[in-house]
Amino acid sequence: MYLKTLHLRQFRNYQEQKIEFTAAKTILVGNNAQGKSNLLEAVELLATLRSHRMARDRDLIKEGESVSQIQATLERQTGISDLTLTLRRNGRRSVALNGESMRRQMDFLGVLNAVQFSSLDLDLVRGGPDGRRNWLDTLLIQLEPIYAHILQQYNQVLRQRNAFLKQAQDAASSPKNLEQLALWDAQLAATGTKVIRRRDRAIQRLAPIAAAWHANISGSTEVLQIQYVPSVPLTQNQPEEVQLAFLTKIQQRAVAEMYRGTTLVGPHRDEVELTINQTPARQYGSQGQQRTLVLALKLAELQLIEEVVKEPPLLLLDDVLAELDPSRQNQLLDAIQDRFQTLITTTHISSFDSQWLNSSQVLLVNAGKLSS
Ligand SMILES: Nc1ncnc2c1ncn2[C@@H]1O[C@H](COP(=O)(O)OP(=O)(O)OP(=O)(O)O)[C@@H](O)[C@H]1O
Repeated sequence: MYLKTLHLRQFRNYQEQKIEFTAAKTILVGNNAQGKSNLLEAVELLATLRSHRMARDRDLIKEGESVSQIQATLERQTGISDLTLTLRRNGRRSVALNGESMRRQMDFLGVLNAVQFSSLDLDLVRGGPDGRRNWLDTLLIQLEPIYAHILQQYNQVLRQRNAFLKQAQDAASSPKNLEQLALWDAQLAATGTKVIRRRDRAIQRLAPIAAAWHANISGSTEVLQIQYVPSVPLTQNQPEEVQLAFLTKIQQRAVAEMYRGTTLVGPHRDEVELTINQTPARQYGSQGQQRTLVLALKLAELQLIEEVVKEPPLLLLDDVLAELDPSRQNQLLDAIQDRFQTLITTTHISSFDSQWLNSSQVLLVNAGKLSS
C-alpha cells in the first residue's frame, strides 16, 4: 500500500499542511520538537485510531483550537481510498472513508496499515506488562479490526464490574450482591475469552517469525522466545474451555476481589514474556541486545501484517535508525528495501548512506511547517 498524500489541519503543532509523498522512502529532517514525530503520529492514528504516546485527543488538537483533522489518500491494490479522521476537544471522534461517514470505527480500521518503531518501543523489553499488552492489542487491531470492538466491550464490562465491586465492598455477601456479581462474572468471562483467544492466536503466529528474525540479526547466537501468559490458564483454545477456566479462577479469587474492590482476573492482567536464551529479556544482556529484540519484533510485525492483509504495510521509523549500530541498520534497510513505504525521522541527515539518500524524498521540518 502506498500513502500518496497527507493533509493535517490543526493537528499538534501543524496549522495546515499538505504533504505529497513522491518516493518509497521519505526522510523528515529537523531539530528536536519541530513536528517530525507528530507527523508520524498522524499516520499511526489513521492506521490504528491509537497513539503509542497514549495522548488524549485534546493533546492532539492544536493549542487554542477545538477541532483537528487528518486526511490521507492511500493507494492499495484494490484502488484509491480517502481517509478522514476528525478529532474534537470533547473527545468525540468521527471517521470517514471516501467522503462517507462511518458509523463504526471498526470499518475504518484496516484500510491503512502501519508499523511504528520509535525509541519508546524499548519499553517493550524494559517496561511493565501493560506496554506489552498495548503493543499486542495495537497489532491485533490491524490484523482483525473487529478486535477493536471486542476489546472495547471487555473494557466496558471491566469498568462496570470494578465499579460494582467498589460499591458492594461493605455488603459483599448479601444474596442480592452475589447474584449481581454472578451476572458480571458471566459477562467478563464471555468478553474476556474473546480477547484471550485472539491474543493467543496472534502470539502463536508472531513468535516464530520474530524468533527467525532474531536469529538472523544475532547470527543465531541467541534464541528468542515469546510466550503469551494469560491471567486465565489456557490449555486449549476452545471458547467453552477458556470461559470455564475463567469462571473457575474468578471464583477462586472472589474473596480477594471483594476485599480489594477490583477485578483480579482477566486479560487486563495478561503478560507477554520475552526471553532470550531462557533468560527474561529485560535481565539479558546489553541495551544493544535489547534493541536487536525490538527490531526483530518490528520486522515480525511487518511480515505478519503483510501475510494477513496481503499487502506490505507502511513503516514509521521515529528516530531509531541512529540508535542502531551500522550492521543492524543495514539489516533493517535490507529487509525494507522498496517494498515497504517508509517514513523516517531524523535530526541528522548525515547518518544515512548516500545510496539511500539518492532514492529518498527529503523534507525539512521546522516549527510545524514542511519544506523540501
Ligand atoms: N496540541 C499541540 N498544539 C501545539 N503544539 C503542540 C501540540 N502538541 C505538541 N506540540 C508541539 O509539537 C512539538 C513536538 O513535536 P514532535 O514531538 O513532533 O517533535 P520532533 O520534531 O519529533 O522532535 P524530537 O526529535 O524531539 O522527537 C513541540 O514543540 C510541542 O510543543
